[in-house]
Amino acid sequence: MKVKVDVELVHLLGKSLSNCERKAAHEYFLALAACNTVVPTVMEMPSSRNVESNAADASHEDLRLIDYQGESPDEQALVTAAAAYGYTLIERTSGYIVIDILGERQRLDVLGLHEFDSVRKRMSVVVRCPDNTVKVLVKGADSSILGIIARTSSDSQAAFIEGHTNDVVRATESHLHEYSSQGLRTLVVAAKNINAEELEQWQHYYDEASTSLTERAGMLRGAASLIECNLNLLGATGIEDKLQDGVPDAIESLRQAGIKVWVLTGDKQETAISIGLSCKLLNSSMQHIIIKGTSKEACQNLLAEAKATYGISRNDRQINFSKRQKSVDTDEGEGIQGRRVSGTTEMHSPLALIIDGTSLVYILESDLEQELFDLATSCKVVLCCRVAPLQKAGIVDLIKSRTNDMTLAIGDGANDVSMIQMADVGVGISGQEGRQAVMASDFAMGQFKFLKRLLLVHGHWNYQRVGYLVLYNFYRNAVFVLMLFWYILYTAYSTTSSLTDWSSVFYSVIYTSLPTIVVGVLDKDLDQKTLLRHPKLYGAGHRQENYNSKLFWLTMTDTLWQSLVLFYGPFFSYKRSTIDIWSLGSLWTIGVVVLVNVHLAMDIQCWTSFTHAATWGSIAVTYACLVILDSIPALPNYWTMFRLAMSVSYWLNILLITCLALLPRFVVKAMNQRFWPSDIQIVREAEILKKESDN
Ligand SMILES: Nc1ncnc2c1ncn2[C@@H]1O[C@H](COP(=O)(O)OP(=O)(O)OP(=O)(O)O)[C@@H](O)[C@H]1O
Ligand SMILES: [Mg+2]
Repeated sequence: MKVKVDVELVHLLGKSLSNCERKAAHEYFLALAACNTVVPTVMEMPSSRNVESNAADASHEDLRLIDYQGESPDEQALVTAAAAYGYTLIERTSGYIVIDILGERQRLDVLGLHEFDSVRKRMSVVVRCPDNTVKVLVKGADSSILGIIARTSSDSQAAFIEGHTNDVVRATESHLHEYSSQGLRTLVVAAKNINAEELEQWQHYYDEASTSLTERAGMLRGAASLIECNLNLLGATGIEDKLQDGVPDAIESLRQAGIKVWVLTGDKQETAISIGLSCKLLNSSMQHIIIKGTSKEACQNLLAEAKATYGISRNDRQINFSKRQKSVDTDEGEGIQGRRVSGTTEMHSPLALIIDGTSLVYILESDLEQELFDLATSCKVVLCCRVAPLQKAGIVDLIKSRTNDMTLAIGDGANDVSMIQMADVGVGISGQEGRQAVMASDFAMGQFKFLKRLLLVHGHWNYQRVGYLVLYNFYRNAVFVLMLFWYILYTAYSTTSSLTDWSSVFYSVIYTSLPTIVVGVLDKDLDQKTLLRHPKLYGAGHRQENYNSKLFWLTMTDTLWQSLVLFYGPFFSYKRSTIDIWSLGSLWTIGVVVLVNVHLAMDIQCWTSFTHAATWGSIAVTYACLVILDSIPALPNYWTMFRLAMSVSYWLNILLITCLALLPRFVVKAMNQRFWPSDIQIVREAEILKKESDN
């Protein structure tokens, strides 16, 4: 990482420490270098000069590189920046920090560290400097720090700050606004000296809190609030949070696929909006509804106002809001939505709801949840900023409890864990922010853009496979059982079986299981390129095209028909003959195995050598098993198979059963594809035509 330093600031750092501005700059960089949890690791390097890395030249004699390891990439960036200005963090233990300050090594004793937490939104460290002064260095979110700045400084030495505090705060605020509007993640840095009395008081609380076995977090927070007050504002930082590549494209595809994308972030509103714009989540044609209230009433009014302005009515519980959305997103391609307002269709640009964490506290804790839900589900985009980790989970829960929709949460940081756990599907991105998100997730990936493939390709394939397999497995077992059932009607309900015990057991274990598994793993209706090119195809899942009650009952009716053909085919053909029961049973066994496998073959969409081997192999294996079983003299159907194979009617029967049983299915399938093709079938046809024309 190369840091471009500001010449003016470097010049200032060259002045003597008696200068007030210089002193503030000193404390600022001291805070950047010390107030963090970054651990420097010194790497001995071969003595080749000019080695570039995210490190600094640490030692005077030999060249050593320092690699900064930390949980948060922001902190790494800040420490590296401080190093570029001559404040190099060299060593950190729990007791002290060594910082190389403009060539002079200083050891600061760490008296206490208040870690970052999402309630305080800041962290602080208490250090004793070599000159025996004790300082508390704080950094954190602007909203949390600007409230604890000393408006009139008590520090008599800091005359400069005293006179200008308000000006400095105002200037900093405008800088912060400027930074965050550019999409930078901002932090504010502040510090103060603490006197012996304050130190003693704090130390007493801090020691007690650190050793407490119960309520430790709360007590530590109490200790922190004792010294994190009346601070001197030192400055602000802005860090670029680069979007990973492919994010805008992935978001756009997900949206086309009918997935609603909500952003929940801990960042400032301006930063969040700017990032929203850069990842194409928001665009300038959208109308922004901003909910930022500081009391319950204010939030209630803002929500009611927004609902009235855009004519949003109550959204009933327990409905699919994606379904409802379908009627709203009439013209998504052009970004125009028609919304029905009391009989008249009012046209306005798509809505984006931007809501901040403070408002969410009031809303989620009160009866305003429903209002938020109505508003949020009518908006194309929802962006929640400054939300705490638990609020993220609360928002996911809001949707989960009020709709039948599936929720997916994706995040990379520890603050996303609760949301990932709350959602139906949790995805963790393994990045620079540690592994907590990945550990809590169902799926882990390296980059956000892979989400597109996960959903549009694997999600689609799996849905189609599972949907089909559920139906097929019902069919496969029912057709066998029904066939045995019809037989019982003709044996005076005696429950005797015409099949050997071996056949009954082998039917689902050996004869028909492998093709089911192979198809369940390998079948693909469409090529992945096609699926990625047409995200709308993902909608098949939303519309429950592959598994629904209509399909289930159709399959069951078909199963009934097939079982009847299966039983009565051989029954009528051998009615007048003197055939024995084991021969008929053997015919039924092979009949049902051939039938279910050809049935499956009819529905396979992607033939591979494995599917060929599994389906046709199953029939071959069945024959092999029958031959083996029928050559054992001890078994009742000894030699049956060999006698049967001699007769033409046996082979004709198998052919007849298969053709007749599958005829209705074939006709319905052909008619459907000809006259009412689904999106998937149309694209499939196009895919096949394209392949043919390419060859
Ligand atoms: N280590 C830290 N020290 C001081 N302040 C921090 C630290 N980490 C985060 N903050 C501040 O607290 C705010 C909330 O942090 P949080 O981790 O909840 O969300 P985030 O990292 O900003 O966003 P996201 O939800 O996208 O990860 C941040 O915006 C930042 O201002
Ligand atoms: Mg974060």
